[in-house]
Amino acid sequence: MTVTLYEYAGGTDAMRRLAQAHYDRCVSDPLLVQVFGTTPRPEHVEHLAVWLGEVFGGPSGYTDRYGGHHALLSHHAGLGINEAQRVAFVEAFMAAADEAGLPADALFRSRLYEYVEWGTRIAHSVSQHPTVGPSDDPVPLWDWGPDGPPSK
Ligand code: HEM
Repeated sequence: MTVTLYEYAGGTDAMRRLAQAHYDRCVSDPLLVQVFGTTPRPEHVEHLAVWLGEVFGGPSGYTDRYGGHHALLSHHAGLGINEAQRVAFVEAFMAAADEAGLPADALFRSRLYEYVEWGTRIAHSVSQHPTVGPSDDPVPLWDWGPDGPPSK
């Protein structure tokens, strides 16, 4: 069976390291702090780690425990994220991948980058409206894309 992005990254521990390194930047970067505030919300790291794990093919914890895709979208409603903040989020995410020691090969990093570009555009879009409309869409799943996983 093909290894998932989640397994390739290093599983739950890797998702936690990535989420922690990313969130540390969100509450200290001058642009991101405008939306995140300076007072950390401790559960953010665990929720982000669980979300990323599910998206990248790991356990379905965000669907099972935290309300699934609709809940994630709702967390971003009304935030009024601007383009500079969206780009800062992407840059912080990729820098966090380095800090967390995730695999550095080009294919893995390009899939990570494509995901965060795509996901932040959705967050940016829903953040311009006070509420999110009803939806049963599942948590999106992200895989290796047409090239498949790197050969060993
Ligand atoms: C791939 C894109 C993104 C993902 C996967 C993501 C993920 C998350 C998660 C998991 C949460 C916590 C939800 C919960 O408690 O269950 C959250 C909340 C939040 N996100 Fe995002 N997010 C993304 C994009 C953005 C962007 C671009 C911004 C702003 C620049 C942003 C700002 C926030 C804020 C302010 C909160 C609420 C405060 C908090 O939980 O600490 N997010 N996001």
